[in-house]
Amino acid sequence: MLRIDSVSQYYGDHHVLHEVDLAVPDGQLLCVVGPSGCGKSTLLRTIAGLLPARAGTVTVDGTPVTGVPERLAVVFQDYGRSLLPWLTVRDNVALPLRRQGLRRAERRDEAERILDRVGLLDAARRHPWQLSGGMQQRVAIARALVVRPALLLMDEPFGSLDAQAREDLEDLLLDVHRTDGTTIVFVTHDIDESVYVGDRVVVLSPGPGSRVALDLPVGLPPKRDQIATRGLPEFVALRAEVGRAVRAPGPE
Ligand SMILES: Nc1ncnc2c1ncn2[C@@H]1O[C@H](COP(=O)(O)OP(=O)(O)OP(=O)(O)O)[C@@H](O)[C@H]1O
Repeated sequence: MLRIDSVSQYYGDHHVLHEVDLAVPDGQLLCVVGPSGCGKSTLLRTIAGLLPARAGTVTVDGTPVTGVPERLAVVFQDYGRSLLPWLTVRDNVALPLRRQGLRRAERRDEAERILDRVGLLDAARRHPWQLSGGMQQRVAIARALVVRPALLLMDEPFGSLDAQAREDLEDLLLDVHRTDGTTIVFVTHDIDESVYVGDRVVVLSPGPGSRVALDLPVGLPPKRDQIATRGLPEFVALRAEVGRAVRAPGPE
């Protein structure tokens, strides 16, 4: 269980988050949306232990987060810069396993297993710059999954992809979530995407001093389909509710 208890966050005097409370049960896929600049990335950085909370606490399974938690993985939007161009795809994916003391052959086997999972085994010996944006982001996801994360944080991971690649990766993420039961906190600008992939959507109010403005369970059937799910009346109603909350003025 990830718990965010009364977390406030500032950059200098700039008040970004105000007493944010969230409890994320194991295995939940939580989407965080909100207007630009409201503090979504700041919240993720705080959960990742990269930014100490100015007030309040973040705990994972009851242990306060004071640095980067064990078995945490993060995927950012900027896949181009997160992969090392001089390493093959397989070696990029195997990289985080070095810290686990596995031998080179074991690291490569494990990387290939994950690459197969994300549909990129054929690209294992290529270099990231030889791949499309969508494939590069798949590599970044594979690299995050190779450590079998208990908690996966994703910051606008599909934001710069074309529509088809984006939908494919949304479905890959849902497959990983269903199969591995990974707890995922997923930040996105895209209201439709948040309802499509989320078990739950949290909307942050506009800053400064953003709070949780809406906390909405997504009761859609777990098996989602890009065409059928998005056409469901429940989907349309949820999307409208999230959209209204994102556009609502913040507290004065
Ligand atoms: N390192 C920093 N130093 C100072 N201010 C920052 C820093 N990072 C972010 N900010 C400011 O804090 C606020 C929240 O930023 P953050 O990136 O968390 O928002 P966001 O909701 O993720 O934005 P976006 O949707 O545009 O990506 C913004 O006003 C931003 O300008």
